[in-house]
Amino acid sequence: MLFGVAEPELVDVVVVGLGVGGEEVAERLAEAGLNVVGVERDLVGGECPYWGCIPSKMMIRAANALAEARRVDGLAGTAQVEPDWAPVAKRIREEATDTWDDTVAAERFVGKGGRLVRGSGRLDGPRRVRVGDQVFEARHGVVLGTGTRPSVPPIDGLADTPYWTNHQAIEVEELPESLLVLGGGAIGLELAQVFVRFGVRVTVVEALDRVLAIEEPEASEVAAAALRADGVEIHTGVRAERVEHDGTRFTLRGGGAEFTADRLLVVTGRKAHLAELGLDTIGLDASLRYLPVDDRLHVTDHVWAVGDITGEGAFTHIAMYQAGIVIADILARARQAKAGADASGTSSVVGGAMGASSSLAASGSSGSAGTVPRADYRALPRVTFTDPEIGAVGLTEQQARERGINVQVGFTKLASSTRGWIHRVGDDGFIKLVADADQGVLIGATSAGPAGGEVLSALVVAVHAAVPLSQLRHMIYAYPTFHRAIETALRDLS
Ligand SMILES: Cc1cc2nc3c(=O)[nH]c(=O)nc-3n(C[C@H](O)[C@H](O)[C@H](O)COP(=O)(O)OP(=O)(O)OC[C@H]3O[C@@H](n4cnc5c(N)ncnc54)[C@H](O)[C@@H]3O)c2cc1C
Ligand SMILES: NC(=O)c1ccc[n+]([C@@H]2O[C@H](COP(=O)([O-])OP(=O)(O)OC[C@H]3O[C@@H](n4cnc5c(N)ncnc54)[C@H](O)[C@@H]3O)[C@@H](O)[C@H]2O)c1
Repeated sequence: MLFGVAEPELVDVVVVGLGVGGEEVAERLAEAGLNVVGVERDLVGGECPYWGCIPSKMMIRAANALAEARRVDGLAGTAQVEPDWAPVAKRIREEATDTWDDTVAAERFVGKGGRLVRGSGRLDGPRRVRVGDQVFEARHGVVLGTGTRPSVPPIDGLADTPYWTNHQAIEVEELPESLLVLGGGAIGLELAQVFVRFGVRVTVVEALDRVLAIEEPEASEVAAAALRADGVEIHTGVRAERVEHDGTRFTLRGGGAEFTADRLLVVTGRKAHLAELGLDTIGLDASLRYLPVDDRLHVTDHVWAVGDITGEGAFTHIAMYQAGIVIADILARARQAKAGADASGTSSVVGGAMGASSSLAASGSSGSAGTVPRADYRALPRVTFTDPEIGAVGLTEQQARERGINVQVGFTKLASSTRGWIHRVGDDGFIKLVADADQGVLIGATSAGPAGGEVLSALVVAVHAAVPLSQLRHMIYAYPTFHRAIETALRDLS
């Protein structure tokens, strides 16, 4: 300590935010022998395991089991279904989240050699991070993975009400009788369908003229029809103007209509909070919506970003994909630094990380900048886990046309395929293909259906590897699968 100012502690890497992306980077670099400080102010693991992907998919698994049981009638006899939320809440509490306790994840990181610092981290100049009174100087650099929080619209009255975000919806132990869902995107639709299948009266209010508006219009139609068939009321094109809570019930007004329910779930998108990261100390504009990164995830020379804050798609698989690139980049730099220090004979004075760097060099540790390609989002897959699932990859038809591409489109309904016909009840869905006619390859596709997310994998490979249409048309599709509909859609391309 010099005149009350903390001396920075020298480490190899500081990772701020241990969500999906940050945790992966921090764990793998620590495992490789680097001296890594991971800073987390809430739960190690972030949104996905505690309030996102995993518990929501447990809910969906349960809700789909109910829906399948209700389909027994007419197919296989009769079935009576008595929904009960208790086992779902118990599974989320005990299996998914350890009652929102991250001890296991924290110990795993520390067990791999990482150092966990609890608190809010912010940049304090190039390569420096401050957490309360502690300051760390990162020899190789800083990785930011601070994710997003719910974006709550400035609707008159809303802030004063006890509305839910995804956190309360995931933690719920007793279901309400009725639920208003503001926002008909991925979270809104997935949770609306879960709750309606457990007997909650659900109303979705969406500002745009269709739900799931970032996907193909046909996907919006299939998803809306499926939710309506389950009993969800959907109102599109409604801008919420005012929200009130009278101590018991919510009232939402907008577009000349009024909606009431016991609970209000606000799922109108997510927002990165860059202002709190000290970006000004490295000469960056903190008023940006997302952190701009290059294809190695560099924000500046010694600062990387991963996950939702990069604005490249708010998905766990994007955060993990980006983490792989950052890990390779940092390990390559660490090896270079080690080689430079060895050559100049200074390795003995570089500090505590040298032992680690030595083991890096000796083990030829996993990943190097030379072997991991740069980030490429052309074949970005996403799946909305409604029933039917809406899987999509690459560009939609409209996005492709807006880019001036010579577009061909192929479409087929699953119900008209052999497997769809066999499946009967619950066979809603389709395959839609978007091709670049000049290049003769697929550049986008949607696979909606009972296994839409799984069928998608073939289409992701086709887009990612730019497999020529002539090859896709002349390969063998197993009979009678859902994915065989891809062959039919290929024949429809025009
Ligand atoms: C309900 C729901 C369902 C979802 N379902 C899916 C799905 O099925 N599939 C899918 O791919 N994606 C899904 N997602 C999205 C997925 O959860 C996110 O894309 C993913 O969690 C992003 O990871 P991340 O590492 O960027 O950030 P996060 O997971 O948001 O983690 C960021 C971490 O940083 C910490 N932090 C923030 N600021 C600081 C600071 N200054 N100092 C220290 N720590 C800080 C936070 O506490 C948090 O732990 C879902 C999201 C939600 C909300
Ligand atoms: N299965 C998955 O992979 C999955 C599941 C859930 C969430 N996620 C990720 O989480 C992110 C956030 O999900 P989300 O559903 O909150 O966001 P979203 O952006 O997907 O949808 C938000 C919806 O709210 C609407 N909206 C915005 N303001 C409104 C207003 N004032 N009134 C009415 N409607 C309004 C938007 O038009 C949009 O349709 C998604 O982008 C997605 O990447 C992924």
